[in-house]
Amino acid sequence: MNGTNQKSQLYRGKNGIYSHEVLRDREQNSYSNVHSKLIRKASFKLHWSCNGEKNDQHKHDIVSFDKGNISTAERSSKQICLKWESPPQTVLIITKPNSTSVKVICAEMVRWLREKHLNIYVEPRVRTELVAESSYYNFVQTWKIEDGISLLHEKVDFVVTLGGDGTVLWAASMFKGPVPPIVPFSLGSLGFMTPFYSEKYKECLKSILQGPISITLRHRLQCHVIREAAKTEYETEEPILVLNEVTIDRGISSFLTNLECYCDNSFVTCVQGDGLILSTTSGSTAYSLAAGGSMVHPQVPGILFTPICPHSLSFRPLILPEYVTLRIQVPFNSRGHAWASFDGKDRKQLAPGDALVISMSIWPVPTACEGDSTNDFLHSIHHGLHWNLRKTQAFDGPREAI
Ligand SMILES: NC(=O)c1ccc[n+]([C@@H]2O[C@H](COP(=O)([O-])OP(=O)(O)OC[C@H]3O[C@@H](n4cnc5c(N)ncnc54)[C@H](O)[C@@H]3O)[C@@H](O)[C@H]2O)c1
Ligand SMILES: Nc1ncnc2c1ncn2[C@@H]1O[C@H](COP(=O)(O)OP(=O)(O)OP(=O)(O)O)[C@@H](O)[C@H]1O
Repeated sequence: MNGTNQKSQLYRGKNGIYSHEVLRDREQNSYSNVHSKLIRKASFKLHWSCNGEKNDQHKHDIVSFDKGNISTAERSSKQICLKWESPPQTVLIITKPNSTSVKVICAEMVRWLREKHLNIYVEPRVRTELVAESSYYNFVQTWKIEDGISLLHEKVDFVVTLGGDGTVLWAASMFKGPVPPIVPFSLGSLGFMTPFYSEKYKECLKSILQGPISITLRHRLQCHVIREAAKTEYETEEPILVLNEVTIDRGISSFLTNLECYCDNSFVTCVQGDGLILSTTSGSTAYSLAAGGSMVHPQVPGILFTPICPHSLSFRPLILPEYVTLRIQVPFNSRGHAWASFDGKDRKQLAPGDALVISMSIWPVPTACEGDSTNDFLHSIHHGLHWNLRKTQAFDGPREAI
């Protein structure tokens, strides 16, 4: 063993990770060994803190610091592909209500999927409509009580949505835990999360049934309403999962909202204005965008913190990392109540002393891509929002002197 190796063995940590490494100065190395000088890199170790406890093993798969060099492993946000190991057998179709074109496509799709020998589930309302049209649809399955929904993820291989973004949000909200892959067909006007054309449903579904499917894994936020009146935290209400955002606003009150915001144990700020949006990156192109937030690729794991009409000249929106827990508190001295809404629905009043605790859910919503995740996102902002659409400058005009 040469001298350098012996030295580096000495500095090797107990678990085989170098706590620091000995480097040889290159210039001096070219002279004699006698003149060579050892330069020692400062020793360090990295820790990951989980719920306040230090944990060396946590996330070693993502960041490594072998030999004193910090490097990151392959990122989780790479394009994800779903490959069926056995053919999918059961599909749930969720449809936007009160639309004739949706009803027509739904009935056609049910017939087509039946020919492919798939089991088909629809919502109770849709089954009633189908059976009223023809007794042929008697084979279509549904559920009778809310409890039936909670077991759906165990039966359903994939979900088809026929509608707009609101229908995708509706489908996602039916699953309080794991969500089967969603194949969203566009039958709305904007369709940010609905890349598939309903006119081409046969080709699309053929390739979905065959796989592999490119997937966008859309993160959701888990929201707990904590009532001042409740004796213990989490005592009263079930957590609510949102795919777009949770909004806390002043509702019908004419007073400014006054919301104290904490991130983990740090005070963030006090929101005085119309309210605050806490958005996923999928929701970054919805209400948060309208309130001045950035557009963020849906695979980026983060939480957008976007004020609504803040009465301040310097309140710019923030994007926080996915691992934080946020607490939005209505202070006891607040002049009015605040209102929370979840993906634009289920408004809940928050009285002074009540709080909302928000963190990233472990149950994302996998949605099938038409191309891939990035391609679909760029297509949506170009075609849905006409992002950066500008006439190209004419060729004729002033030129640089030759
Ligand atoms: N000022 C605003 O822009 C504003 C106000 C209230 C609610 N909203 C959004 O509406 C959503 C509820 O949607 P809905 O369809 O049930 O209600 P809705 O029928 O009122 O439609 C709201 C609009 O937002 C679009 N939208 C929804 N999610 C989107 C997303 N992730 N990216 C881009 N656009 C999206 C829809 O296509 C639709 O055009 C809420 O989650 C909220 O984000 C927006
Ligand atoms: N299966 C469902 N049951 C009840 N309500 C639903 C269902 N699917 C969608 N909705 C509601 O219907 C409304 C309209 O749906 P959606 O947003 O999909 O259609 P749209 O308004 O035509 O589309 P877009 O907003 O993208 O133009 C939304 O508020 C949504 O929550």
